[in-house]
Amino acid sequence: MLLSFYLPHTPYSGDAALMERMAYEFVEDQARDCVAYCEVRFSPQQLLPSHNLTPSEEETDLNGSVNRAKEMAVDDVLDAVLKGLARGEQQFGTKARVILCCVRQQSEWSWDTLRLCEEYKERGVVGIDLSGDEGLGSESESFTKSDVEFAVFQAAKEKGIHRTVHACEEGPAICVKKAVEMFGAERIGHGYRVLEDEEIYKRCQQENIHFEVCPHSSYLTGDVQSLTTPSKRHPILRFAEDEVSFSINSDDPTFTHTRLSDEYKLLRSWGFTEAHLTHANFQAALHSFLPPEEKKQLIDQLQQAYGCIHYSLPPSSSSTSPSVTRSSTPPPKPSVTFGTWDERS
Ligand SMILES: O=c1[nH]cnc2c1ncn2[C@@H]1O[C@H](CO)[C@@H](O)[C@H]1O
Repeated sequence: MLLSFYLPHTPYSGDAALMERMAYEFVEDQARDCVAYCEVRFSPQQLLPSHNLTPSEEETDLNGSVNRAKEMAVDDVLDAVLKGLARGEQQFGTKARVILCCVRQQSEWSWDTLRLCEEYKERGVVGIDLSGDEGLGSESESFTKSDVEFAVFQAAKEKGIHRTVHACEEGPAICVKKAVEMFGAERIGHGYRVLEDEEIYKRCQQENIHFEVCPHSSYLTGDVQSLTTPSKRHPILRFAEDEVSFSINSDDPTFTHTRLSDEYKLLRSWGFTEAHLTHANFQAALHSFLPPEEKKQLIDQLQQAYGCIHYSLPPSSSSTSPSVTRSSTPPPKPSVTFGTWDERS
């Protein structure tokens, strides 16, 4: 239900009409896949033509040639995407909101990304993300304290902007600890390697941290073991067994070539039941970055669609706290103990 999709880059840079259409058709695709609500994430700066100019194009520009595309501002990118998503929602009924990505290797964009989150809140920007290569320095706890992103995420928290951080996709478990403790992450993008540190994993469970799992993507990037490695289990199986809060996402569909239904198919082949998928969808909704009233509507919509399940938000649910409770009638409990990748695939 909740998808952390990424808008693809370069081919659209500089062309507002194409970006609008791409966003619109993205919603159409989600509606066809019966998605009720999705959160789209991307870095608007990466869609700027200046970010995507080839050296020869830059030269042309320096020589004084008119490059209309280069005149586009980051606000124009966001405006085009938001218009397309809104038109798609109106046409197809799938609600789409935006998370804006800071990119670890592009710190110079991060403050402006925060500005956009604030300024476009009313038009559907619901959160901020930290993406990019976890790489260098991820082992050291002091490293990120000097990062621009650290200050940006502190400010985001103070301003009540929802926060998610890519961590433990490839980096060690300490990355999740840093994401939660230092960056105030409410959700973790991927998070697979958190399982390497039981203490950190337990903390995440206690603090009701939500994991945005992207099954196909994790396999394609090689960040989890290949399907043919004996005795290896995808972390999502452990998350499911432990009833950790997680959602099922497709990551970048231009890269994975998957829709949500393809992700479901893969998970079913590993032993996921309808109860597991349902559970994940309710968790996705409960941890969505929608304002409380809209979140309640989404949960009501899911309850209607699924029939008999009763989830409720805690009475004190605030825009910055993702904590959740379930009402006295819980959903069917997933009760499968999963096997290895090999047994299931
Ligand atoms: O799974 C991921 N892990 C880390 N970074 C990612 C992932 N998917 C996309 N991006 C990065 O997020 C930015 C905005 O889309 C891009 O820089 C992209 O490379």
